[in-house]
This record gives sequence, C-alpha cells and structure tokens, in this order.
Amino acid sequence: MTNNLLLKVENVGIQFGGLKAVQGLNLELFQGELIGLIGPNGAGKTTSFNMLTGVYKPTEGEILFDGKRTNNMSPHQVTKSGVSRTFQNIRLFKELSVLDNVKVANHSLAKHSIFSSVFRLPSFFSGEAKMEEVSIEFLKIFGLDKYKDELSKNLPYGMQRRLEIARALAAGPKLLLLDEPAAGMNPQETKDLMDLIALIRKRFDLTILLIEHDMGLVMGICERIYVLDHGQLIADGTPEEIRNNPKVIEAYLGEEVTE
Ligand SMILES: Nc1ncnc2c1ncn2[C@@H]1O[C@H](COP(=O)(O)OP(=O)(O)OP(=O)(O)O)[C@@H](O)[C@H]1O
Repeated sequence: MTNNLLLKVENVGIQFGGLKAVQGLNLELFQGELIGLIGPNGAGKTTSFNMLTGVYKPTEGEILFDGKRTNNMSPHQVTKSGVSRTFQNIRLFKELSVLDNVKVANHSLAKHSIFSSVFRLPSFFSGEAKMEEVSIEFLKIFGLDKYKDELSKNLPYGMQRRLEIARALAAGPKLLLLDEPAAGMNPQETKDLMDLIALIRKRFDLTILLIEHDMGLVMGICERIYVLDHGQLIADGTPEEIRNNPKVIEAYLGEEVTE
C-alpha cells in the first residue's frame, strides 16, 4: 500500500427540502485501503455513495477524486474518472447472459479496460473472440464462468451479488464502492464474499469503500471504519476503536457491536 490520497471528501452535505440527509462529511481514502462506512438505517450511507458517484450533487463541500473535483460531474463522467459501484438492490441486465453483463460493462469504457491491464493485453487488443475469451477468464475469478450462458436473472441470489461486483469491476475502477454486498446472503455466502473482496482488492490494486450491516464482515476485513448517524460522522477508527466507541454503541440503540 502506498500513501497516495485517492479520495478526499471535505465538509460535504446535501439537503432535500428541509432534511439535511448528510452534513459535514469528511472522508479520506488512501490508495489500496479497504474502508467501511456503517451506521443505522437512514444514517445517510447510500446518499453519500450517491454524491460520490454523481447521482446527487452535494449542496455543500468538496469531493476530490484522484486530484479532480467531481462535485458537478455526471454519473458517467465519475465512472469514467475511475469510480464504480454496486447497488443495495441488485441492478443487473436481467435479460442478458452473465457473460454479456460483463462484456457490456467493459465495452462502455474500452480505453480503461480492466481486462487489458489485468491480463496484460496489448493496447490494440480488440475483436469479439478475444473479448469473449478474456471475459470468461475474468468470470473465473468470481466463480461465475460455469454460469456464463445463463440469463443473469436465473442465477442463484449469491451469484447475482457476485456478478454485480464483477460488472462494476469490468469498468476498470480505481475506487470501488460496494453498497451492502452481503445483504440477504447466508453465513457461508458471506464468508466466501469476504474472501472474494480481499482477493479482488489485491488482484486489481483497488481501493474499496464498503457499506455493510453485517458487522462480522465489516470488522473482519476493513482497516478503518467511518460511522454515520443522522447524516453526521460520529466516529472513525480501527475496527477495535469502533467496537468500543460509546457513541457508536449508543447509535445502534445500545446494542453491543459484536463480531
Ligand atoms: N432523494 C431523496 N429525497 C428526499 N430524501 C431522501 C432522498 N434520498 C435520501 N433521502 C433521505 O435521506 C436520509 C438518508 O437516507 P440513506 O438512504 O442515505 O440512508 P442509509 O444510511 O443508506 O440507510 P439504509 O441503511 O436504511 O440503507 C433518509 O432520511 C432518506 O429518507
């Protein structure tokens, strides 16, 4: 891990009518980090992702990604600059095959193809057959190659969640935002997902920001954790610090934050 600051969020806020959904948000993510963003329901986590990805424009503050101000960029521009995300509710091209879901994501950003960087292909790499071969190699990393011709809507739930991550990665991001990737998964699927996240971070040299309600997952893999409550940051620190932070425990309605 290097010490390059990849994302800096300074005093960011957004207001919907009278509601300050997020205010005074400060985040710093360094290249290669795996960071958690947690908080009770309605705390402002997804709204923060929406601001980081250009879906919502902050009403205050600055978002700097890779040295560029992204506040007013469109979602497409933000993706192009190197930020990809998954959604709380799975958003795949349901009527397309697993393979095509990944190919579509890669096509949209051919210049920054993660396929060419990861598989060390020459820059002139092109052609449908080659694309197909490389896409299958890519699916193997996610354990999805055996489903390549299935319509994505027919995949088992846990596999759909994996495909969401594969699709986000195929766009070639530097920063990957995962919105509750373990939602609805059973303990074994969650464990496998943790291993997968650790693997892709290393393999693709990624920086990851993770929203997750599964405390075992967050505490188990994140180096640092930010905690939001009622739109405001109430704590940040290592999993150990967060677990023992009285404000965090109180925010979770007195429930002990356990692994
Ligand atoms: N487009 C919008 N218009 C009005 N209010 C909104 C909008 N988007 C989000 N909010 C409000 O902002 C607050 C934060 O919501 P957000 O979805 O970010 O919370 P969250 O931390 O992701 O919650 P959860 O864990 O339940 O997904 C909520 O009160 C929500 O109703």
